[in-house]
Amino acid sequence: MMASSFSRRAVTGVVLILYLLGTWLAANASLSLQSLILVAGVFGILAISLDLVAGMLGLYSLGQGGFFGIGAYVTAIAVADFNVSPFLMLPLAMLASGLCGVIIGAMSLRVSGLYFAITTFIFTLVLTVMATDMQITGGTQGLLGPAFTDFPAGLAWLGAPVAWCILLALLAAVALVWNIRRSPLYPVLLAIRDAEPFAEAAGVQTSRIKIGVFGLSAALAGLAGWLFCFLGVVSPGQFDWSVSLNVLVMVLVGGINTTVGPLVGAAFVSMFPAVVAINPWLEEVLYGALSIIAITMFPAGVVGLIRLQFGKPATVPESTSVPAIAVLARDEDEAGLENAVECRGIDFSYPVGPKVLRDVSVTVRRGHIHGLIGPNGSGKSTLANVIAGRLRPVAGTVFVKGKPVNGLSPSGRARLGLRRTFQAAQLVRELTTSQNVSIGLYTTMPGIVRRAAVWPLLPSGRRDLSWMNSQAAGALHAVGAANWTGREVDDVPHGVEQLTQLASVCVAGPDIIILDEPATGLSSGEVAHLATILAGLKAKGVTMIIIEHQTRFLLPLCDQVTVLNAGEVVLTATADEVRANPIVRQVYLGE
Ligand SMILES: Nc1ncnc2c1ncn2[C@@H]1O[C@H](COP(=O)(O)OP(=O)(O)OP(=O)(O)O)[C@@H](O)[C@H]1O
Repeated sequence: MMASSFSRRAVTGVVLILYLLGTWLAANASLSLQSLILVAGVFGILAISLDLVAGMLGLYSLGQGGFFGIGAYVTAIAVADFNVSPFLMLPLAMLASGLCGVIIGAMSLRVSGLYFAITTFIFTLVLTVMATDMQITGGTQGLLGPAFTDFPAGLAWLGAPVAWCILLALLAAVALVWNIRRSPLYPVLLAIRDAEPFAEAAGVQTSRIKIGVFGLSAALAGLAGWLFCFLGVVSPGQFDWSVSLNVLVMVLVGGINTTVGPLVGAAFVSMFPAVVAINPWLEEVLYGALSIIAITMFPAGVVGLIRLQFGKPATVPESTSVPAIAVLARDEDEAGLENAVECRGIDFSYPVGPKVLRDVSVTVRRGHIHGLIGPNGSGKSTLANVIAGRLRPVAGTVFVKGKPVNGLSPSGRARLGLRRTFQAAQLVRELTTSQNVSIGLYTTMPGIVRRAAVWPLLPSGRRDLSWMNSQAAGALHAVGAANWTGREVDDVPHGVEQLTQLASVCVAGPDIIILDEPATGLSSGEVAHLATILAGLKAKGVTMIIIEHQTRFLLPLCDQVTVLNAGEVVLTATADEVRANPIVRQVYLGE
């Protein structure tokens, strides 16, 4: 372990030395070669800024050209018209772009996919029109960017200072995303991208994180703009919508959601015309054809292709110690609390269709296992979603631990100690089972977002990550999925997905768990093991609401059972009373 960490540090050291040597060579290269490298470096930062949101959050922003332009114009105008120091403009340019990112993000993140792309595209379009028409921006002619300060005479051997500035900024941007990828925030971001309900149910405030990361991405684009203005003229054509599209091509060609991919893509796109050096029309055709071939034939990009050749990426190191699953200590003022969850007079209907829940009242006693059964379509999952906060009732109130929670989001309810699993497992398929389970620890680990940018550099970060890995391994062990700890979810059977969901819930030590059809896809042996796990959780005082069609598995576990039919409560009683009830036998058991 120590040897491997030493060799990792040695490799990082060698790479850093080679990078600095490369920077020195670039800073002393001929002007034409240097400008080629520096433009590629600036676009590398821009591509990284896009990959941060597109790769990790699935938000395909076409606003990067606009944020890039804001960084460049703000700097060029402040230096030329107001005589501000260009270096003071570095944080200001990043702040200006970042703030615009936060505003655009807060406005447009309500929509996703195509609508998000179009909104950010329009933002870039409007900025380009403004830059073209306004006097202060120099119209179509643009503005001459400021000159970069020279090194003192004694340091002249270092070469062009602007080259050092751009290439060190690129290194910092790479380090930022590298660190984020090695922090516990990374699985959380992928969960927001691929399984948002899962992330919310783990207590993640997904909208805030999306807006924050989008703001960071915009600030990075602003940094690229600040650097770009030292390379010559700042004019509207350099920041228009085609720039945003080209940056997307860079990310896709190089490899989306990879650290090095955006750099490879940026080098390819920005150096292509100079390297090919043919008639411009042919060059455009060739560039377009190559890009289309690369994106369609190798959707994972150049880096993805290399990974395929040389094996899968490294998975999270497994822990050798297997701790028991923690259960949250109960608050003293909860000691007298009788009911864990209470639904009073809940009505619910989806935007289209009739009422799905009608005047549903259910009380779940603290420490009980409460079964929820009923025929298909009777409203069980809908009720689970209402309790967990994914759906808002049109009438009635939900209480969790005695508190009315109608206004509380799923993540807010998770923070109250209410966790849940989903009927169709919500997991990040490209991550390992243990990485998925560690997402469940989000609320128990302080500062995941704040520390992410420097996580691997912090001794506390390394310690916390190893603790999280060992907790995740322990939870997988406890649910009987220890053999699948390091496997990607894509490679595990459906039953193990169910167990992974359960582990991600248990790992947080919840007070209340809602399980939506947890036995689906499990073998009979696994179902028996599941019953033991649930009985064990109950013995620790955890309250559970279990939706399940396999009554032979469910009823022996339950203290109380509620039977739903066509959105109405038929009966709430003990398992024996439910079994004996003639109406239940008729509506549910079909007798
Ligand atoms: N997103 C939706 N939009 C519109 N109607 C929906 C939606 N989800 C569920 N329904 C409808 O609401 C009703 C209750 O569905 P729900 O999934 O809650 O039932 P269920 O008891 O959990 O069923 P099952 O046991 O099959 O999972 C059904 O008629 C279903 O078609």
